[in-house]
Amino acid sequence: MSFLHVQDIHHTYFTKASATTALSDITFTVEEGEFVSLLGPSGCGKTTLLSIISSLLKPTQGTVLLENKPVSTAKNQIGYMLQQDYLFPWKTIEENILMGLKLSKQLNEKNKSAALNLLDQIGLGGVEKQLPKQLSGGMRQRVALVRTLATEPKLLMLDEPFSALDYQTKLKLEDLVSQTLDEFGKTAILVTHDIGEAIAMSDRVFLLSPSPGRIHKIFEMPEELKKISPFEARNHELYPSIFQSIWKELESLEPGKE
Ligand SMILES: Nc1ncnc2c1ncn2[C@@H]1O[C@H](COP(=O)(O)OP(=O)(O)OP(=O)(O)O)[C@@H](O)[C@H]1O
Repeated sequence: MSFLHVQDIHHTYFTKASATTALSDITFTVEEGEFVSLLGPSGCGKTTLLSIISSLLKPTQGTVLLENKPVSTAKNQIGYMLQQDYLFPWKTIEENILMGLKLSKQLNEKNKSAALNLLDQIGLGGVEKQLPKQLSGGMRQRVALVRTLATEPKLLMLDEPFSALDYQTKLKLEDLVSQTLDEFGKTAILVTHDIGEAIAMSDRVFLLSPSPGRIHKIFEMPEELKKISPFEARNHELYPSIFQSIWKELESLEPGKE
């Protein structure tokens, strides 16, 4: 049995005026330690799918199993990194990274020191007593990563976590997140609009087609790219041709092109 099993998901949003089928026929599995990206045109249902996988939204039809159990029973095993860092502005960095542990009543000396060690490891040792406003956007996203990993989630949902950052910071953070998730053997699902980011960070890229969202194609990344950092992957000789084939498929999904 796979680590994550998404089975026959359909989802329709009902409003008083209309019904919008956002997703149809979505079935796939993800193995433990795998990094998967969801890519596709705006409105194809990426966020809806992420919300269903994390059990924030109940699908109209279908099931999501995490380690063979309904994901609704495993909500506290899912961590998030979002476009905004959502750090509490009045709390220090240390209080912010320990917040999840504190709220779930899991805070102890061991996981506190592990969280502070990780902060140090990713180059932020010494900022513990500072407030988020004293840090740059990239530093705050690194703090958000530590806060997410502190609760030791089994599955990480990354919803465009780099899209608000400047290009250089984004590339550096992609490397850091990738290296940290590898080190901890974490499974992750990334929503992104950036084809390059999807190629560079993922083991597999799922391309979704719109109206309703379906899995149009799955691109398995070559072993050569999986073994290296996202930055190195962007400079690898195989990268341009993979980019071209995903780009071509994306173009074919535009309205009027079949
Ligand atoms: N709460 C809602 N009520 C009604 N329709 C919704 C709701 N949320 C999303 N939709 C519709 O469902 C479809 C999928 O939306 P979703 O936000 O999941 O797509 P997306 O791929 O994440 O989009 P983007 O790339 O623009 O963020 C769209 O047609 C959207 O208008």
